[in-house]
Amino acid sequence: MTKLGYLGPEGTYSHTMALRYAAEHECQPVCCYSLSSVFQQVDDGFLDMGIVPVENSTEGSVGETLDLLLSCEGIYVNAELLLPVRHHLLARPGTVLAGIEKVYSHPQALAQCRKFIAEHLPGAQLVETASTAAAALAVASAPLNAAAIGSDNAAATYALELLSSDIQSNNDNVTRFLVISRDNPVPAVPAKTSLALAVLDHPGALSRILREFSLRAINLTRIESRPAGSKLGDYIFFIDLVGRVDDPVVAEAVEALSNNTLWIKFLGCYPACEGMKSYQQYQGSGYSNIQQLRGKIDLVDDEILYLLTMRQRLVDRVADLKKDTCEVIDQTREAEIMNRVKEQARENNLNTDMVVKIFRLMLLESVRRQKTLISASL
Ligand SMILES: C=C(O[C@@H]1C=C(C(=O)O)C=C[C@H]1O)C(=O)O
Repeated sequence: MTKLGYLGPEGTYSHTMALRYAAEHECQPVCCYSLSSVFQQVDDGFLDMGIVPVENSTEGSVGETLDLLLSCEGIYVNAELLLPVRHHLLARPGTVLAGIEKVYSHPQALAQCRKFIAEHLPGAQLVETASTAAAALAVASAPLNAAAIGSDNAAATYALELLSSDIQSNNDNVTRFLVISRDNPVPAVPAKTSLALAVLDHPGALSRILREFSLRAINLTRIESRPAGSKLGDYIFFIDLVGRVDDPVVAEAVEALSNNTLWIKFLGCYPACEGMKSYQQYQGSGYSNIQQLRGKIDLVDDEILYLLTMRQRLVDRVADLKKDTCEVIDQTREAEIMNRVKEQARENNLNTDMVVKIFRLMLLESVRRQKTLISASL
């Protein structure tokens, strides 16, 4: 039978997720004692798959999972799963709320139940444990003044009672899990693709990367930075996008990223989970019909207009600096600009006459605008 590793001990939310997944996919959950052990055992072939938490809607990313996805070669994301997090106050039968002096749990669970603790257990000592299951295990053999915060699965595993149910501050609290394995069959649409990349260290590099996606109407569902682990200020970006890796538009965007990246790592292509917002918005991309193409032309036009606005703002600031001299036209600078754009037009196979006309018009307008601004300020 297919073996599915999860972060134990039994009774963790990862265990709950693994049980749900196993029930639908006929596989056997296997308890592992660290996230790196889940990855290692999948890599070694001892496990066929692993189920690992990657982010929580309240607390953010699980950095260790991201680091392992990056460092393990040949392991890919094959599915994403969402688990609504329901925290309960667990205690041995006979415990009463008023008698609780210690509350055990994982730091994230303690943080997610801050309001309940402040209201109902203000004097209790908070004891951090490695997992919510470890907290339940500790409470199972503790005196009747202790309680744990964890799942109903942990309560069942360690014969504890639910003293209070649904004690999380935020009822929309959801954890996203990834299923990892050694192969990555491209799924049927709708799908998502995950990448990690290192951005080149020059101004505008990240914005150019994001532009490659926006120009092609590719929806990014997540972008997350992690320290590269080398020097302070070096970051790796994790990007999830809506689209299949073999979609020509996605492939073209990824190809275009190489001008602004040191390296790109493909982390997996997997079915988009139905609970994710982006799923409903996925229209399919492509260049195959006139509507799709015109939609993309509209996006490029928006970008041109945005850039014209940015240019005009800069020209206005130059006008400010020219107030004293009143010399608006700078022929040398204009010649430099024209030479540069003519060269780039040639490199990009654009009609140089057209580019020259557009830029002449722009420079003419800059000068007119600057003159108006300067005379208005006098
Ligand atoms: C903006 C300036 O003023 C004028 C307008 C220019 C432009 O639009 O790029 C360039 C040179 C000047 O003739 C400038 O001096 O830089």
